[in-house]
Amino acid sequence: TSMKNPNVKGLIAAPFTPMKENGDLNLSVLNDYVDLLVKQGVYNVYVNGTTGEGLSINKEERKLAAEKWIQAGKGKLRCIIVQVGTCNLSDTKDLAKHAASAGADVIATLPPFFFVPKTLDVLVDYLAEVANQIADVPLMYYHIPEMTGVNLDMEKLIQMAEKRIPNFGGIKFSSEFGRCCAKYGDQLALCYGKDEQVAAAYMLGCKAAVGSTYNYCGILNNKIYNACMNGDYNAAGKLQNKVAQFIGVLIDHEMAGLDVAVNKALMTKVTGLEMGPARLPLGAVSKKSMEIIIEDLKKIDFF
Ligand SMILES: CC(=O)N[C@@H]([C@@H](O)[C@H](O)[C@H](O)CO)[C@@H](O)CC(=O)C(=O)O
Repeated sequence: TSMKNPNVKGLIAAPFTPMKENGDLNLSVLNDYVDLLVKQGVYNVYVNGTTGEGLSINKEERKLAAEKWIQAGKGKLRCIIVQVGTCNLSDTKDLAKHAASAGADVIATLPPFFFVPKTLDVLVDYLAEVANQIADVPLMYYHIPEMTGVNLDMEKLIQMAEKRIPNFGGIKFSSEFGRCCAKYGDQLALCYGKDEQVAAAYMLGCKAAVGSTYNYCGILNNKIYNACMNGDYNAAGKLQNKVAQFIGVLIDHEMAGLDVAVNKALMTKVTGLEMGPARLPLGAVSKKSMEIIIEDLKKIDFF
């Protein structure tokens, strides 16, 4: 194949970007953050994605966060993926070049999401330009239609990328998955991105998953991963239901989806590592709502 499989396996945490109370980045905690992931058996990260508020921090901050993750992860983490998507090709190329030269193992990008690519042809044109900037570092596509509104066929994207992007490395999915896994599971990193149903993806042949809850529930999620790799889907299903139940509690308190501010507050509560608030428009969670969430989590024995 002409593609470039980064061979990433297991859990990939989508790390939060730690912030001070005033909203400035607080990257001094990243050494401790890396140790905390390693203790849970989580050896890979997906920096500046949705959970990392990559689109809410500015370009300089994104570069700093990427550099610090790469420094802090040296010799401890296995695969550092840096997400560089923006709404304009020039910023995305600049971020991609920066992350690759800083030592990222994989570059991932969202499609532009204001003027969106309407066809696979233009999406592949766009990705080819980004891939061109990073020599032989694998480029991964960040497929998350619920956020971007870009919902093109991923199996066809791979077919086209195979011809035009020699360093195409895979896809991070938050949508249709089975056809891609069946056909390309051995050749690319096809990373699943819905923590509440990831066991089903492992059953389809998925070998790696990106998730926000792997930051603080790595041990439980590694049990699910290992059970699936050993074919023990019964046990995996039971553990998966636990994860789905706790994510359900978090989502019940939000209008739509799992809010990063709530997720950051829970990370702080569970691990003791201070994540701070989220950037506006998410902002901080009130003490009151956090108390209610924690009460509800106690009822299901989360802690
Ligand atoms: C939309 C979203 O934030 N999805 C999360 C999930 O981990 C998600 O928080 C979890 O499945 C709960 O719904 C990850 O896929 C995030 C992710 O890949 C990223 O932060 O870039």
